[in-house]
Amino acid sequence: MAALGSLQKRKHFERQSQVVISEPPQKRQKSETPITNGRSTGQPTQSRDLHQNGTVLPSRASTPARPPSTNGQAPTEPKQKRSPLGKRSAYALQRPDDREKYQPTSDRKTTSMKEEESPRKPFRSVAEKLATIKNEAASILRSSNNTPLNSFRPLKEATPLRFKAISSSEQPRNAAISQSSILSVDIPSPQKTLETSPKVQSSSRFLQPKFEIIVPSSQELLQKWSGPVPKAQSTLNYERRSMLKELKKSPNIAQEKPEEARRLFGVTFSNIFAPESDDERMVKVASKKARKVTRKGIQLEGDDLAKSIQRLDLDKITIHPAQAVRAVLTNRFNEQLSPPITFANDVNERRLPGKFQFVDHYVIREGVRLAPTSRSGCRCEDCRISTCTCFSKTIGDREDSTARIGQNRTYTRRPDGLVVLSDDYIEQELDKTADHYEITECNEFCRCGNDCLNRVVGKGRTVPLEIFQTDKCGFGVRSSQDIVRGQFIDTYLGEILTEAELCQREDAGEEGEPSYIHSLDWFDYNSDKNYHVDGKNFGTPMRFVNHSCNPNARSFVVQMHKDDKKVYHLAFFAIRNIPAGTEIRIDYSGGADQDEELNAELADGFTRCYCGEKNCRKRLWRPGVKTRRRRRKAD
Ligand SMILES: C[S@@+](CC[C@H](N)C(=O)[O-])C[C@H]1O[C@@H](n2cnc3c(N)ncnc32)[C@H](O)[C@@H]1O
Repeated sequence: MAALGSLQKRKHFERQSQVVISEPPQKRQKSETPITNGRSTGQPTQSRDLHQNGTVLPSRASTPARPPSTNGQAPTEPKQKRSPLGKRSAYALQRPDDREKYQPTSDRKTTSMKEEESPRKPFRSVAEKLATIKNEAASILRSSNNTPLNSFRPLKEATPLRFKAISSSEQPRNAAISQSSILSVDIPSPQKTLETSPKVQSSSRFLQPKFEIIVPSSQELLQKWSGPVPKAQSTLNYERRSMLKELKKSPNIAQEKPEEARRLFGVTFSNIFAPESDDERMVKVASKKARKVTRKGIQLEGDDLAKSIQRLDLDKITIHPAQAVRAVLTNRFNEQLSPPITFANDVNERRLPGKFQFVDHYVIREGVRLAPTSRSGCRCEDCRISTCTCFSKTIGDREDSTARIGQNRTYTRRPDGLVVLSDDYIEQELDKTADHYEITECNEFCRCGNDCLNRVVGKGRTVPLEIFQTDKCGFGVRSSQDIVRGQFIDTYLGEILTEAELCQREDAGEEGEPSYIHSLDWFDYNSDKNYHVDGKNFGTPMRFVNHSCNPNARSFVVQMHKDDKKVYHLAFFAIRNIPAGTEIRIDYSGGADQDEELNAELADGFTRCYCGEKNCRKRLWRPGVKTRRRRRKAD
């Protein structure tokens, strides 16, 4: 049985040792030297001398490489003497001992040098070209005698050849390659493979790698394939998942493998992340000198990227997970530094919640539908309240719009050039008995320019903000600059949720825990189809704004387009001058129930207010009510 086994094995090796040269069909028709089964009928070739591991088996003694035919005819190959060993000889000659015997190193060098020195003449036929290619291949393989399989490199550009070690189990990769002339050399000996290629050794002992010498049909093809072989989508997905797993263990991977990250996710995380680890940053932030740090230096409490990714709840996100991860990574360290956001805690060791991400846009959650944006805008060169259609939209759908047009001016330009909310507009909005109006700003389809008076929120935040630890109310927000009455501070952003999702989250949350919900109920206060903004995990510095019964800021409803009555901006403006360093606070009730139960006894379940103002109502909201609702008109 053992003998039979070895015989079968040998036969198998003999079959494998055949040299296969294939060409595209059209080329083959033209070829004057059809090549079959590794044996050219009229063309001298050394291809049969190629060994799978990069060695060239010498034609008996040191036969020099035959120069290519110059007369356009394939020269006739002198009839080879059949080896006395028959078929077995092919295998026998491939044993290392034989190889050494038949091809001393010095011989190989000589042959190689001779080939290099011989001038190349233009090819006259495909056959001649193939012959030259094969000679070159033989030469290269010979010079790479001891090179492991997986260390072959593409030839220089001038040589229209490329070597690639592939597994014989690989399928032809694509049509482009199959149209090229391919010279394949099967590897007969798994043993040899194991010796020369650790990679192959580790994968499978039945793997039978072979060489393909690819003769590209054009330079373009050569260029296309000079890079790494494109990977299948499934492979990419697998690699992406692996990298995400690695990221879960350590976000530092993102910096350590920037190229890998770019290849898999299209982004180099090292551009986004500070190169130091969270731990290193924590040490820096903890040092006294670094008490006040820029956003880059803010240590995110306890959390790491892994948890951020887990929190993504990938099933519920409608975009591709890779995109979602990318968005989180980008937004987590979003450079909202201009004007800067800083963090300070001189009270205790509390740090920003690690789950929180700064964003500059709403995060739309499942079930939320955005109205399509119309492409309409005003036609003014210089927007004026009496003529601009955007301005008039602010009040245009009200019955008494004409009467109010004068007093309902929203923005005004101060002598110093700063555009602020007009006193009239602020007073009107603070008046509980008056009608309240949203602001409609000019948008990207308006003809007016960036200097337009009616563009404030659309231009973004202009004041620096600092998140800091208050004495009694957790973190709060302040600015290092004076803020004047009517000045825009920032918007409130976060995840937009449906009512159902909000209920789920509130049920899952614990009674008494901080609330970060802002309802978008401006246009229909009583509807149960309104959306809500949850700023808990995603948001702006306004997420940290505390309540005061005597507020110095307030949120106003701002739209850039009139189309969406369910999703709009919640923009915070100063309603009083706020000196630098003073905490910015709003009234969570929107002023609707300011007079209710003033100084009332703190009932069970009421969330206690610690604003410390003289007129403090002693409570933030009723039991079970966590949502800050902003009524259009006081009921
Ligand atoms: C939108 S958050 C404000 C940021 C919060 N201080 C923090 O550290 O994340 C709202 C929560 O802050 C707290 N808070 C805000 N204003 C308060 C006040 N005047 N008195 C007591 N707690 C207040 C309450 O826990 C409330 O649920």
